[in-house]
Amino acid sequence: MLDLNVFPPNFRWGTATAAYQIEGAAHEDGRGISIWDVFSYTPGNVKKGDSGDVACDHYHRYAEDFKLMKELGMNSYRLSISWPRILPKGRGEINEKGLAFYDRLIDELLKNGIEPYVTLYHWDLPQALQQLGGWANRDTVDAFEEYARIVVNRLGDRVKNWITHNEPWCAAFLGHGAGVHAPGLKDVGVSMQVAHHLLLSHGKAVRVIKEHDSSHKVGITLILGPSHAASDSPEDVAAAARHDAFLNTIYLDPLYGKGYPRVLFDHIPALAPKVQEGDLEIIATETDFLGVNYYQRSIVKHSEQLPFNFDGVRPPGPEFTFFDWEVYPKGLYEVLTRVHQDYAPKEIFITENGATFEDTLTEDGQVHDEQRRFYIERHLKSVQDAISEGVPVNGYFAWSFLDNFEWAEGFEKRFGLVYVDYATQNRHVKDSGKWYSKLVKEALGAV
Ligand SMILES: OC[C@H]1NNC[C@@H](O)[C@@H]1O
Repeated sequence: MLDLNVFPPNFRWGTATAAYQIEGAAHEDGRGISIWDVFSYTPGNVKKGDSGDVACDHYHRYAEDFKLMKELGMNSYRLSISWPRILPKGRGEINEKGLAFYDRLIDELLKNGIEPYVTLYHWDLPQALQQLGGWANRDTVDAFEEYARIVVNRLGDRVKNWITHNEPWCAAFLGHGAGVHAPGLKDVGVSMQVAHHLLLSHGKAVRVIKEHDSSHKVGITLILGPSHAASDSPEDVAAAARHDAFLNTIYLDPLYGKGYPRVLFDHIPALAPKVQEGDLEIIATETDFLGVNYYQRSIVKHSEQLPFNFDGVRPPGPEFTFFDWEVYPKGLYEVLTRVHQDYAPKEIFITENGATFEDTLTEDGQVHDEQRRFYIERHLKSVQDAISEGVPVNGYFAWSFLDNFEWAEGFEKRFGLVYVDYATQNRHVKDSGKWYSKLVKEALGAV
């Protein structure tokens, strides 16, 4: 199935995580409160009332985690910085203990020969900024720029690869339109303005990073997926085009200098974001790579449902993950070839790809997760096929290194290559992790 010779010799093989999902120590060493702490503490928002208070206790266990990561042979690791650890109030007073933690974390990674890819924002906005309107308030763009400058100035001598935002679609729509993520708002118009402010803050952060050191690589991570029409009827085809704009091109187009997609905002003109003079130029500031997170495709039909007049149709499967997401590896190939053709990023990294299945820890500490292994193998084959056609994919970060806090699903949904027994915090490498380790070592010529 896989031909590792197709992957470039300097290909980055790793895993990805995010601060709120693994660190724990939510009230330690001066960390401020984030919108996800508030959202998790609000009854009904997160399954079983779970929160990131302890999570994988990575804040205290990072050295053992990175030792394991090294043993598994990975050469890269994508992590995120907790903004409220650095600036407990979002702006102003800096928490030195927060910066010192990330000093230790990065130093430990480098000691293990693992290249850090750092995400500046993975959804954990300081609550103090939310109280001033959060991402719906354009001032938060400036706050993010200040935060980015502090982090890059402190870690920029050791971190050379930066991701400004993780999945702005989730932060904007799930958090402000659907209300199922923090801060739990349900206003589509606000979610569109939030999307704009997230993109604007991305552009500002790119410039901060490049001013610090123009040799650093910077990009943004988007969650992307094909929008397939449920039928070839003009109504369904038009609905799928609007959905593609809603999920994909609302971000891709402005990032690559094309402005916002009219196919969407001609349909919902009243919900279009307020854009100031110069904003689109800042958003389109040149980047070095695009981070692609891929999980599934969408099948879309016309609907009377406002404001978008589209609705999802259950995909045919036949395979579905524990999240009830269809297993559709071809969709990653479709995304990669489309992005390459329509936007031509200099480089692409798969910054997340993975699946949940109902993992069981055996008496002897094993997790036989063949479904996850097979999922990853087929998606890597899609990456291989895209590379064979000239798409410049230079890295794959499996989601995730560890089982972790899966947002509104809490700890029930496990994505890790490594199983976390939360009662003991013991780590157990799953069969998928052992397979991935062997593959990575072979790819890197380490076997
Ligand atoms: O749902 C799985 C992952 N998707 N992308 C963002 C991550 O934070 C999620 O855990």
